[in-house]
Amino acid sequence: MTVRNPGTPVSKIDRTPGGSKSREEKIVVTVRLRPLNKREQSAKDQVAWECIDQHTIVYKPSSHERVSQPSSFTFDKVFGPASYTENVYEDGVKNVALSALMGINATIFAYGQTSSGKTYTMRGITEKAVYDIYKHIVNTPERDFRIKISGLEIYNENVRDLLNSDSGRNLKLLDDPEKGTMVEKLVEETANDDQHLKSLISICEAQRQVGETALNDTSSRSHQIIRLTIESTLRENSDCVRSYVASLNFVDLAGSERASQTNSDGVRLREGCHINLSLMTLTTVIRKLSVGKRSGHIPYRDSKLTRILQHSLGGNARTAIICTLSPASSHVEQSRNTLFFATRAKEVTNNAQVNMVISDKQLIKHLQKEVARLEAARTPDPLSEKDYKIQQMEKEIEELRIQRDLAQSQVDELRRKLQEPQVLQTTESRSPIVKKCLSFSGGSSPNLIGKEPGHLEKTRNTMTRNTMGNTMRQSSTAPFTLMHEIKKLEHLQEQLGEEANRALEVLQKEVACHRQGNQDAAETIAKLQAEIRDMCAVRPAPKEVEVESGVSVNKSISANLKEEITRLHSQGSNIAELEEQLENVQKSIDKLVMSLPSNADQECNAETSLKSKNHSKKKKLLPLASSNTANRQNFIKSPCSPLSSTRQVFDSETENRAPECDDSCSNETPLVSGKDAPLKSEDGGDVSSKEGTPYRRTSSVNMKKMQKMFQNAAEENVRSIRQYVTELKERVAKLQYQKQLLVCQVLELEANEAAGYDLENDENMPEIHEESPISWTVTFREQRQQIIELWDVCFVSIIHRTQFYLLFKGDPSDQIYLEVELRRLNWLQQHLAEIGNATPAHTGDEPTISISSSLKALRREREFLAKRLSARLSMEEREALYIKWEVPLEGKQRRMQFINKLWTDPHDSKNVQESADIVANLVGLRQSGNLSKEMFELNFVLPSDKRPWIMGWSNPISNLLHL
Ligand SMILES: Nc1ncnc2c1ncn2[C@@H]1O[C@H](COP(=O)(O)OP(=O)(O)OP(=O)(O)O)[C@@H](O)[C@H]1O
Repeated sequence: MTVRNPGTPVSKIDRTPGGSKSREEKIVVTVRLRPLNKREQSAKDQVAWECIDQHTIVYKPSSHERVSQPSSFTFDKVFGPASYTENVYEDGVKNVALSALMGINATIFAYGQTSSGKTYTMRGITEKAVYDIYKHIVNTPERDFRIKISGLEIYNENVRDLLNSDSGRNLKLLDDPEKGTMVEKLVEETANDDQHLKSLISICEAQRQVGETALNDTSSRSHQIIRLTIESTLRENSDCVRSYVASLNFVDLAGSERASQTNSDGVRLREGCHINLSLMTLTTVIRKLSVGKRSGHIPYRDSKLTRILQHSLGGNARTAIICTLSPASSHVEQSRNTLFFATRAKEVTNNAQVNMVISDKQLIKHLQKEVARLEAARTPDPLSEKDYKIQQMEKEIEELRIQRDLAQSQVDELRRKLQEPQVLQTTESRSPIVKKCLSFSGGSSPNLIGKEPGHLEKTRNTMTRNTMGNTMRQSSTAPFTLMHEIKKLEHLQEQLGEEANRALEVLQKEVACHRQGNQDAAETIAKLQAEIRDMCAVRPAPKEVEVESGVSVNKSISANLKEEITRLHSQGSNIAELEEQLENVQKSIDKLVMSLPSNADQECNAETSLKSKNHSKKKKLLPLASSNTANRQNFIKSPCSPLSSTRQVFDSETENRAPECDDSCSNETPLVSGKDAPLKSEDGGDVSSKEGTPYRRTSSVNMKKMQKMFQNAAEENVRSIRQYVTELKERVAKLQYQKQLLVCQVLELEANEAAGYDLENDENMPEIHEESPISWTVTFREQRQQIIELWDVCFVSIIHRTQFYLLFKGDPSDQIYLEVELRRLNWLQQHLAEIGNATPAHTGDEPTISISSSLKALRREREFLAKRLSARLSMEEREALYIKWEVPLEGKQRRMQFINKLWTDPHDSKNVQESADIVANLVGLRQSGNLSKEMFELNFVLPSDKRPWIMGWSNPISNLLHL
């Protein structure tokens, strides 16, 4: 039995109408506000949030506070501090969870800051869902249910099996083209009943990584996913081969946390870094999905969490998210971020469908029945007709053999009698025996006389009739003539036997050939061609980048800038689409390769033989030079392809055409050259070219050659497509590079602007800014916030953060800088997630980057700033800062303590602003000349280079500080 999510092979999914209707549905988002906990109460924390009705939660500012941020949020349901988990389950997630009983995948998430109540809520929800599942099973006796469970946690970006924790293994994620992301070797147990299931769930919970932090004594340090796979089949209806199968995921995420609040260091700090990194990816995925799935690349692959949950985020599942909040005013920023996340999540649309699979066991049963039924009602098909004819012929041969033996015995008898001439004379005049025996007219072999159609039969009948006629006429003549006739008869019989055997052989080969059919390959090729055609449509016409000499003309600067920015946007999505298409083609090719008969060894042989072929031959067979788009229509022609328009490739016109020069051949010559095509058989057999079929008439076709030719053609196709895809991939890479060049051009234009041109007053300002200044302001805020959060999770230099933060304050011309910074940080985040704690190998002089190296660099920078503190500020100024930033005046290492508080909370705008001011002051950024946009020259590094990011921008400030 196979489960669709993740992973039912498409071939097993029921596609019958009504079998798997998909429905679009938004993620169900609920919010749960817990009561103040003891810690918060003893710290005299205030309640900052209130649920004013069943759908709305509002911020309650203190009397002197001025609120600039949104303060009211609406969701599918909100639950106040007095609510029970049962309410959250019944009104918030029950419907989603129980869909799994009907074959719809479902996922329930808990998301929120550390200690906000995720685990508390998820435990209750899981318990209640299990109770309801078994209640449903009891109430549905007509169905047979099977429940399996697996549990995993993602700890420090490693996947661990919670039902097999002894192994201590980090499980690998595998990408299956059909099944999606799979967790390798994850143990799956079958639950015998509800008690057994509950005990397995508690095993998972007990194995999960938990640690103490300043905010939670039992803080979950990993993301936990418990997956139930529920399968059900109708018991009685023996004709029903389909079952419902769905997975139900209970996901208890680790909580986002600020190091400053959890006071974490060492192991906890590292855990926190990983938690924040993966939650950041989850946020990005949700943000991108919330603006529509067509919003370009969704970075599922940037974290293991989003990879594993890909289906639940915008895919084939119903999803409910419970966002948990602390009501305390000390956590207002974190709570607000959770609510922003929840608001985004509300906009994400999933596409759930009923997963019906066909169980192998039931399918076999069903097929056996079908076979029996067909046997009973046996209708003759072409194959059995041939078998029947062969049997008939065999019978006839047998009859002939008997007659021959009879004739032989009579000849012997005659011979014997010839030795007694007198006896013979008497016998001949009296006995009609010989005459009778040799006169086997139609009566003894009715089938032989003209009853069967076809060449073989006709020939044989003619021969038989002649023979019989002669025999009858001469039966009473001299013994010598009789002997001669018998010999002739024997010879003809032999011939007949041989011909029958040959016919049998041909028929068998033909049947084998039909069975082999190569239909899969033909279908795949058809699909490929369609995909490649799509790709051609998607591929943007690359535009040459020319930095005109007339850039100095102010008008053209703006027009150029506008055009290039628009183009950058359009190219971004085109490239993503193209990349996606290429992936599809690559998959199809792999599938096609797999479908080729005895693929591995044949391909190897074909490769070797291809290498040995000369250059011009290669050109002829692979006519896919990147410039040659016209030829793309031809390259899939093969005898197995339905696209070869009833195999025109073999028509007489083509078969007789001599290869022309290389160039023209590359345009005109079909993939299978005249030499390879089976135009003339070696034994000179005729080829039926009238209907354009490559098959010779049955009796003379060279089947072996045909099969070989099929394989060769299919292999050539695959090679051609591969080459073509490789070329397209190269082009995508070039396009990326070109895009980066364009960014350079835009910057150059901006530099010109800085040199005196007033873009803001120009009428030709890019439309996006001019038309919607408000939307740019919103985008700017969002992007900057995202950048600030990414700086934090990627441990970016705080001097860099300061520079960037102070320089780019929302001017429309900042857009490109923000976009580039975001791109870099996203790459860096992905890189850190991939590399984890591993220390990458040094390559030449290049510095390497990992979480630990970044943390080290950040520490050095803070030490440097701590030293600058005494140099730049007086004692009084320093002490004022210590008081404001709550650094004990008597404590040791006050400077370091103070510096360690800077840039520590990306969600606290005050912390960010003040940190930037202080760092700018310490390193003298505000002094004239030290802070200008021109210092942010873009230094493009392709992500594929996997070079360390370090600054990303070529940054003169690092020179300034001699860092
Ligand atoms: N709704 C609630 N009512 C009463 N107590 C609650 C509620 N929610 C949480 N708590 C209590 O708050 C504490 C923290 O809860 P919990 O461990 O579930 O938080 P968490 O979000 O899972 O934290 P972390 O991310 O650190 O694992 C626990 O002691 C729990 O019992």
